[in-house]
Amino acid sequence: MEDIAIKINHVSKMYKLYNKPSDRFKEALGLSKEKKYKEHYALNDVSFDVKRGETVGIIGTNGSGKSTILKIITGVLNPSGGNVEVNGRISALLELGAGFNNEYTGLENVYLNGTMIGFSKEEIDERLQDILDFADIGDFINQPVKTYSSGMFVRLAFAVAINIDPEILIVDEALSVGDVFFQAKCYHKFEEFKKNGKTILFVSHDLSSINKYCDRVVLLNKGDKLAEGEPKDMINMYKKLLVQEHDAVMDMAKPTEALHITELKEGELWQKAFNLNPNHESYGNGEVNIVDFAIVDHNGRLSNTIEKNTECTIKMKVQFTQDVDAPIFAFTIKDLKGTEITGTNTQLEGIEDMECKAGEIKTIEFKQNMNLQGGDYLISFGCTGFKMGTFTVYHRLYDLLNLNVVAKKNSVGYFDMNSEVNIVEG
Ligand SMILES: Nc1ncnc2c1ncn2[C@@H]1O[C@H](COP(=O)(O)OP(=O)(O)OP(=O)(O)O)[C@@H](O)[C@H]1O
Repeated sequence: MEDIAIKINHVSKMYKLYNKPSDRFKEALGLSKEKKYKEHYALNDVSFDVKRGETVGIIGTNGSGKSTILKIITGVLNPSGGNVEVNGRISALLELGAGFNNEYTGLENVYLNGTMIGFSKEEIDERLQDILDFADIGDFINQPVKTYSSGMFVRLAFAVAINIDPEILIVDEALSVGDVFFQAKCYHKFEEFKKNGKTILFVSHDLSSINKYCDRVVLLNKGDKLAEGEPKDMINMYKKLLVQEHDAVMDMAKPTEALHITELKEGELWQKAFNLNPNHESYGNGEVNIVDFAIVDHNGRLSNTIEKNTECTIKMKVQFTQDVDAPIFAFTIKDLKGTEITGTNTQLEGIEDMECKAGEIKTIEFKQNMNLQGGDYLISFGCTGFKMGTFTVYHRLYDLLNLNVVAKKNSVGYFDMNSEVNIVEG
């Protein structure tokens, strides 16, 4: 247990759902013999460990049990079955304002919160300036928190949570309420925490942050732990869940099948010129198939090597097996860690209301200047749309092609703005 900060052992949480409030009442008074409720499992036999110094993310669709597990870990809720062992001082940011008294001023709440966690007044005094600096809400600190905007609330709550020097920080979505600069400041603090070997457990719908900060991710679905593993893999599974391809998610453990290719006409497919990622993901409902794809350099050659600052075309060929209204064609470029760097789709580019008939074949070309820094990237292709109002994935090929950008000069970060530098005297 020494290297484990949180151990979740077969935890279940069952809620009794009554048809009518009076049924609950009758049962409480022992007036009814038969069972008047349905059992609803918010969590169903969930187990996982969080090691000391790890940053672990929890993702899952709405209602999958993410908040419930955090509340059980922090002791806000009791599990119906199983148990949780925690090794270290926890600081948690759960629902907005949990642990705050609305009538008290911000400052009074700082002391109230600090005392609840077990600090003396002197210990809070020592940390007060850091808390105030981090929250940066000015004179509002002397106003009752009921006058705060949700952004101010989260600033103060986060400032308290991180400045009381916890060993384990638990954050539930709270950050999404703050403005981008405050979020950046919080993420910076996350990194500092990680460097100092602290443990972080956080729930977020922001998949880029999950990918960037987590060492490991737990994927929940309808109260079950579906999987845990590398952020990139869990995010891919989660994206499939979002399009309700539950069976496809369950199939993911199986090795990837070779891409199904329809030969269109005589002659070679473009893709023959490329090395394909054997671990790419392919899924969709089959109404459209991406049957070929390529990167074309500024000389018109098929090549995965593109010189920085030259024009290149990313293209895909699709075949419709059904009539499809308003399909959206897309490509995305990720770095090798799985962070989405850029990409676009036909809808964002203003091409809408295409009507495509079964049997038709179309080629979609995205032509652009290559402004990415030199290095290796992965290209994904997709064809999606809204079928009778429901978001539908017709075909996605994720992380399929390797794009190698060759640069004589690289600037900082992912993208080159091609600065023109002038130095003038005086
Ligand atoms: N007090 C309660 N009584 C009955 N059911 C509840 C109660 N609290 C939560 N639930 C149910 O438990 C399930 C899990 O809820 P939870 O809030 O943990 O999900 P979540 O993954 O955090 O969702 P979201 O992403 O929407 O915040 C849901 O089906 C929810 O309706």
